Amino acid sequence: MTSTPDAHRSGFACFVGRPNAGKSTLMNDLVGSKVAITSSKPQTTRHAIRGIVHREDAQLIVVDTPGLHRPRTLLGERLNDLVHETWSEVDVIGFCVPADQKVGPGDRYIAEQLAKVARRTPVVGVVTKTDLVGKQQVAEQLLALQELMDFAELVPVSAVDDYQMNTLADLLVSQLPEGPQLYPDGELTDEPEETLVAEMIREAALEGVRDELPHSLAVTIEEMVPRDGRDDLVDVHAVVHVERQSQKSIVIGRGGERLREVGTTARKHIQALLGSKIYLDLHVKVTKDWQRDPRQLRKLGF
Ligand SMILES: Nc1nc2c(ncn2[C@@H]2O[C@H](COP(=O)(O)OP(=O)(O)OP(=O)(O)O)[C@@H](O)[C@H]2O)c(=O)[nH]1
Repeated sequence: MTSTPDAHRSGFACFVGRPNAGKSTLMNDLVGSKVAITSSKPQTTRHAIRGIVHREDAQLIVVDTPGLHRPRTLLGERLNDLVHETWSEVDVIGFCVPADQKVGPGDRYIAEQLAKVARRTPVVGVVTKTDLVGKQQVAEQLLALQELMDFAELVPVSAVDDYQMNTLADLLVSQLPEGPQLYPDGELTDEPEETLVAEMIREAALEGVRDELPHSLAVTIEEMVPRDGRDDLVDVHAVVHVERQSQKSIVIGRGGERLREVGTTARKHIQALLGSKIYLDLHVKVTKDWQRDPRQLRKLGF
């Protein structure tokens, strides 16, 4: 098939990289809306949340995969399955390595997995967070990246400085097949609202909590319905699941103060997402070993 220079392109992209590489931030920046969750803690992104970049010449659907890691629990295995599934379905993969950290075993592990699972998917090497280092170090990082695997393209970017974000979008788009728009204009995500709402609560609950809580926290939406007789108010009933009583106390805080803050923060974000006022009812529940129990995992959406 011959390719017309001005043809419309459409397809899927995802970002891979070790935890904290800046994948979620990149995706948010590309799609211009907060649909994935960023946090200063590693491995907070659990769902394959899609954002859509609409352009005159292309539609790029970005799938955000969880950080790949060597599985230690059932949850870890499920997450990795999800990652591999995503890799073989997309048209292009962005492999993120932060500029301020040496290329290491974590990156090599991902490169090996990519070579195994997605040999035919083009990979764009992305050096992220270039604002944190000097030019020389960016150049060295690009060279180090080149040693990792065969990249279709290499590009340094900074989401914080908005440096080369358009170039990155161009490079990803150039790898897409010709095709029509797949989603209507203005639609930023096809993730169910409830999943996004749950993620926003999870993000708020994680904020400022030290130690290993990220893996011990899940959120379910029990009910999300418009208030009777009102078209401007939605009632949201949600449960924050933790694994131990001690974690429950951390999330709730002294006199319930922390949970109130979590509620306030989450409510603000959810209202922005849904475009209506919400009443948020939050409960914290100890769901023992939810990470290891297949039934609980299913219930919590994994
Ligand atoms: N200075 C700087 N920091 C960044 C940039 N992009 C992301 N960060 C920070 O790096 C941290 C991790 O970013 P995320 O986008 O959550 O990283 P991730 O790769 O999605 O992480 P996981 O979900 O754990 O896999 C956050 O604290 C971001 O604010 C950047 O361009 N410059």
